[in-house]
Amino acid sequence: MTTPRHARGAASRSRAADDAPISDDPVELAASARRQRRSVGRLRALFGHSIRLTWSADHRAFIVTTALQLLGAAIIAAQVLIVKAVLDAILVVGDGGGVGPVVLPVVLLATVTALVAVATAVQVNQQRLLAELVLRSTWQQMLDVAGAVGLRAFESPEFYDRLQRVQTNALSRPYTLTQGLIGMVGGFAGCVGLSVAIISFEPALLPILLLAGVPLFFTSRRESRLEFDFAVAQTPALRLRQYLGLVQTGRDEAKEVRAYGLTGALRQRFDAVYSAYTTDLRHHLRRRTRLAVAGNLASAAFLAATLIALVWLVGQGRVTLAEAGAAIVAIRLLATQVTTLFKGAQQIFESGLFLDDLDRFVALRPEAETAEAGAPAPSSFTTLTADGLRFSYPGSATPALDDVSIRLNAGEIVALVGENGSGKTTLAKLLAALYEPDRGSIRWDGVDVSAYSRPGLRRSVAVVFQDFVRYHLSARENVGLGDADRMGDTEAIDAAARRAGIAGVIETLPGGWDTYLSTMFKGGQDLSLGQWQRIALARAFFRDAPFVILDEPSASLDPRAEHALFQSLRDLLGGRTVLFISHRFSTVRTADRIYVLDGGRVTEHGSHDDLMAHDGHYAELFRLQAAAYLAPEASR
Ligand SMILES: Nc1ncnc2c1ncn2[C@@H]1O[C@H](COP(=O)(O)OP(=O)(O)OP(=O)(O)O)[C@@H](O)[C@H]1O
Repeated sequence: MTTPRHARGAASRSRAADDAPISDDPVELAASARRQRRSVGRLRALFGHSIRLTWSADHRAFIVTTALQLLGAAIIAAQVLIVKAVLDAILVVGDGGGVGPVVLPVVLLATVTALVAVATAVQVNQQRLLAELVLRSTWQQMLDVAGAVGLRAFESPEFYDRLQRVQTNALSRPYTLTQGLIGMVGGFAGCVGLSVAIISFEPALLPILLLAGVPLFFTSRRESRLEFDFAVAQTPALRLRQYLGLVQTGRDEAKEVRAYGLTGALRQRFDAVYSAYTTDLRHHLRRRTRLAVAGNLASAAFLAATLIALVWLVGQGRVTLAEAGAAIVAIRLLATQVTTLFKGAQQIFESGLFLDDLDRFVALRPEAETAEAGAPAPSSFTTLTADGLRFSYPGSATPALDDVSIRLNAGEIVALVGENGSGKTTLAKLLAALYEPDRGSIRWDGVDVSAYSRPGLRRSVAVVFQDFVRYHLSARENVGLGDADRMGDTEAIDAAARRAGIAGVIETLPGGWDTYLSTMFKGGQDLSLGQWQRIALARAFFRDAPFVILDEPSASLDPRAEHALFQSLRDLLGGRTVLFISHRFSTVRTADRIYVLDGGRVTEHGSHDDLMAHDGHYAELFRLQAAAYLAPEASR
């Protein structure tokens, strides 16, 4: 799914800096960002990008906010002209004229001042709403991708780093971005309006005034680059810190953390990682402060020069006193507008990483969907075969599966056995269409499943994983999620729960089927591990799939429940094909056929009797376990 490194290198040399290729590597990412940062084109691209993102979040809110911003800018410019009119009138009064001419400009000034206050109040709330809508749209896009990418992406640290950055930034960046965008629009419009007002007094004032923005432009650009590099460099440490925080506050971890007395050790680790971060942050903020101070001082110096020039122009008689007074107001307002404009640009620059990350992340969706596309998958099969499967996890030198071939006939119960790490779960994941093999093929009735849509194929498989999910949702949802489209079929949900032997427990819960299976929620109740396992089985039973994979389905069941499950597996699953993984040979022997995996390869297969007669690895493991159940004298 990611571009090979050599291809990325070649592409980067052939493209302009602004459309440099996508990299997953934080160091490359920082370097390419540095290249991109230097161009004004980058700001233009980011500005366009921000508008698209905000526009797509909500057209109406975007239009209203922008219109309010433009209106605010027009009012500010009008304010300056009215101030001049007021001053002109006051000077007339000073010269002995009546107060009559002052009334209208003063009323106008009071009106526009009130309008500014009203527009600001409406705009603050509107901006907050817009930011929230951008935030929501960002989360929707992010969740769309996280749900669409294949399982392999979750094995990749690069994917995780990016997901983490998008997720972390998604909490704050939409606000910064919206503020930046609106700030830029308002700041720019304000600058234009005030410039027109200033030019109407004396055109020579404008260039000097605009020079005041130059230092701010350079320092804010440098500041945003520093911010970006800092964010990229801190991502891995941030992930570790968040993880360490979660381990210390997680409900699942709480018992082991206490039993092993890990609070101190984990806390120390957390503090060390946090201290390193705060040290880096202090250093980073010192650099930013130095830059900001330098930029503002230089800008203040230019402003002072403008005021001196104004005094000189009054002395020369080129500017009247009223114009000078209004120009001072305009200069003060313009300084604010320039700062808003540059602050907005800086906020957009700082959101550049987030926009880039979001873009690349969202771009994974069509790729993921193309990868998952294909012909409609069949809803059943007569034979399922795997031939010469080879599979390696990303970053792993040794394959988890190598040249694995198995066969399942419809209605059969087939067992996979083997020592820890021999590849059983990996094979199950390949058969469940969660991974694609690096080599070899999986065929349903002779047709390679790579031709089928993978989500479609997954709909024909029901899996109970070894580490199944305990959803902190209602009992009904916990079972119903086995086939979310049929969540309303309460009868079928109840029947699945009965088959898994958990319906009785659910009926005794305080809220019955509506009880949350979690103490995180009011009235919720947790279950025992074995009861949870039955819930996971019920979920698989509820899914109307012809192929069922059970990875250690009875690991937490009591002996009676385990016995009952395997004795009645054929009835429970009504002729569906079952592949189950188990370390308990008492259950394995009930299977029609057994495959033995060792070091990622199938070393033996056949029925229990065949394998015992063969007297190989299976027979050795079987006898080892059986001996543990026999009295010492009997096993002697
Ligand atoms: N997500 C992963 N990333 C990298 N390597 C993995 C991953 N999952 C499993 N492996 C490796 O692949 C090999 C096969 O693992 P697998 O989980 O398939 O074994 P298993 O037979 O199911 O083991 P167990 O009986 O302990 O459940 C092991 O060497 C394991 O370390």
